[in-house]
Amino acid sequence: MAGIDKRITEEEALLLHSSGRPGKLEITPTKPMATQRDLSLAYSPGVATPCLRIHADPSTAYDYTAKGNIVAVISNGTAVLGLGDLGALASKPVMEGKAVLFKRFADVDGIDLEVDTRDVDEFINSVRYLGPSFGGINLEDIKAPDCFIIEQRLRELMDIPVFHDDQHGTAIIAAAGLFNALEMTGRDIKETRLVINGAGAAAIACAELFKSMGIPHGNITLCDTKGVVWKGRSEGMNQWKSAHAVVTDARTLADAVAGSDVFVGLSAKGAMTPAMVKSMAKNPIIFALANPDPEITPEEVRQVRDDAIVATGRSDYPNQVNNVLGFPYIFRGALDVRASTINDQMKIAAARALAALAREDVPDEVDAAYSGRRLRYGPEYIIPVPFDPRLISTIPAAVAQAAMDTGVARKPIVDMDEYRRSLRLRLDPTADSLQLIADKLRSSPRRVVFAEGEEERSIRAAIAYRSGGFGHPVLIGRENVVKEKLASLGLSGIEPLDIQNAKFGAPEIERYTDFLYKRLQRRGHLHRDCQRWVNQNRNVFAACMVATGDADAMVTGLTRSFAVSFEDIERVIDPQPDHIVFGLSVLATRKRTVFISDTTVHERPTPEQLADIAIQSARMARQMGHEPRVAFLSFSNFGQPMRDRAAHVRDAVSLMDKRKVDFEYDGEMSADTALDYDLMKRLYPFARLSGPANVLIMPALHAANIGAKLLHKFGGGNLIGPLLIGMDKPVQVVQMGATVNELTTAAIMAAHDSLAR
Ligand SMILES: NC(=O)C1=CN([C@@H]2O[C@H](COP(=O)(O)OP(=O)(O)OC[C@H]3O[C@@H](n4cnc5c(N)ncnc54)[C@H](OP(=O)(O)O)[C@@H]3O)[C@@H](O)[C@H]2O)C=CC1
Ligand SMILES: CC(=O)C(=O)O
Ligand SMILES: [Mg+2]
Repeated sequence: MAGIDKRITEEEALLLHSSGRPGKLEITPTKPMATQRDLSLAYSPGVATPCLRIHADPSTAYDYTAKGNIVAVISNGTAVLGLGDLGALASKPVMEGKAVLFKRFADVDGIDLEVDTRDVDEFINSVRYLGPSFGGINLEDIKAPDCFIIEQRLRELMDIPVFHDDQHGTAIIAAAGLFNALEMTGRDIKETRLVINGAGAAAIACAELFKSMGIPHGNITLCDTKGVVWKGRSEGMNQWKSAHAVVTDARTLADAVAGSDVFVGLSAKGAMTPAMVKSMAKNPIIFALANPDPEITPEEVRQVRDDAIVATGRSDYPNQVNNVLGFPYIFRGALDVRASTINDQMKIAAARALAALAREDVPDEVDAAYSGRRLRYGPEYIIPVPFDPRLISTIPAAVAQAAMDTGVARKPIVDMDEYRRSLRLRLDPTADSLQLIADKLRSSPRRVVFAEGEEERSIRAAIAYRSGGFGHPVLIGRENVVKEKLASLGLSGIEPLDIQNAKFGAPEIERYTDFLYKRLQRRGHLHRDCQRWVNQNRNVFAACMVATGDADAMVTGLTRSFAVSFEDIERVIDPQPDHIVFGLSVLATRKRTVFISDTTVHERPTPEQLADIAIQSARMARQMGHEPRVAFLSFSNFGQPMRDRAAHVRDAVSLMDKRKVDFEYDGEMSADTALDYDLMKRLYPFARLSGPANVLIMPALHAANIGAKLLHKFGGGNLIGPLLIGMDKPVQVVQMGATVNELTTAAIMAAHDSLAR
């Protein structure tokens, strides 16, 4: 089976849990707690005011406390994964894990609570009085049938969403995977025969959701430790099993599975045998979801059949059907509309949104998180993977919308597009910077040439560009090669532009050659040199398209170094008159965005060049929605210590004084002064910036390059660029290792540049 990761060892797992601060979780404050004043505001006496406000109006607890973003993960440890009743304490690693997943995937603050009782009433009473503390309750790993009673009673008693993850989280993800697997194998949901092994929390909830999706009651057979749950059976039954009992002669799992289309395991390790797999219908669908070890491994299935679609609950096999894809996002959506409950419509909306997302092209950042395995809708990719960054904007929005449609949202969302943007921003700090640009571009789409059109990354970026509504992408490359790649990627709808193809033709080549010859004839180049470049060099061809107005912008750089690509482009396009060409890196973190230049071109810019770079960087910052505050950086602050190289930067600031610009700038100053506004005001009260600098003009290329990379590596966040600034036509050159996402961003930036001219 493709792409299976190296298995982890028990030692590795123990080391992870014990290393550093033991466990996986810590709590950090969100407000400054550095001075006496901070303490007065956040604690006594300041804290009294919000207390009194909440007393007067309980709904303001969502405004003055963290309640609205905290979900308690609560268990008594009676069904820890598929390991059975390990008790409350031993369930803590799983509950801490769920809390971490809440934070990592949906920016929900999860807190684990292990309740040491097996008594249903005691458990309910322990939880019901905790309601004021949390925005929601995620019940976890509580055995059936207790979990049904507990969830039902708590839902009645509490005014916040109560959701048993093993039931509904699992059912939602299994339903999403099942939608797609049925579609892939051409099955009609009404005709599908399905066996669920297990008749506990997860199994009963799956049976219920599958039936509400359209699988007839009689087509689902449940099995448990006593065999088939048949109508009339009395041993080991309860009311929840009885509701799903069917009339059948089958008595064992083997009987039930023979000839069936789908097996869903929510029971225990090894419950399914290869012989049973053999007995299933053609193209069987096998979800072996017991954790940590499935009912049957994908390898065991492969040994007896090669036509099966197999999923497990584990991260180290393809098709991970696991509730991690659900609970973080479902609660995110529910919390954001202050839903009073999580109802069936919200669950079905989540399942449908997940299924639909799996059918879309996968960004290659996601592939990279999975050892470079190429994830593409098909038998080994029926459901999105947990590290897909699109989940955060897709699933909560679908859940929130369903909550609003069904009247359980106490704080409906007014602007859904804005909500999606805010969701993206929770995990991707660049979303904000790019949103403004993306919106402008969508209302005025542009034609962008991807010079390296035969590259898979270019093809996928072109598709992403088009489907983002940014305009028409042009892929330069041999027609048959591009078409074959499009087909192998399961994509279509873009006609490649084949330079050599007679259909495309002589007139353009002639026109571009004439254009280039006019430019270069007095720079020592012959007509035939120009013809060869246009015919054979895709960067030159693409640049000619842009230069002559046949396209609005171009991107390149995947296959050649910056210097080589840039040399090609310079043959065709000059710097903008009175402009300097340089590289601008944009680093966006959750707290701030900074623009750093020049990160690519000038090794030691002169004071004049530094001033030019500052002016153009500030303009770019403004275009991206940031009011520029420019700092000219050095190792010294306003003349101390005074050395030659610092004087060089001071000269740039003096030049700026003469240029009468319409933005704030100052310097020379050190990086800490520039970024720490309190420090700047305390030590240099005369400094002219009205806040921390957000445009950093570096004294030299090595400082710029090193600084940008250090900030990125230590500070986290996302790096856009370096963007090529100052060419007479919109061009972007990405770095050779650029991802599809980076190339798409470069295309968007280039296209936006053409709007701004
Ligand atoms: N992939 C995922 O996202 C998830 C996977 N799971 C997995 O599903 C399994 C069940 O969890 P959960 O529903 O919470 O637990 P429960 O304790 O509520 O239910 C367990 C059920 O499995 C049945 N069972 C146990 N062993 C066997 C066996 N050998 N053959 C047939 N039936 C068996 C039990 O039968 P009986 O009623 O006779 O005791 C019971 O009905 C676990 O392995 C868990 O890891 C759960 C949630 C999410
Ligand atoms: C994934 C999960 O919640 C379980 O196996 O119990
Ligand atoms: Mg669980």
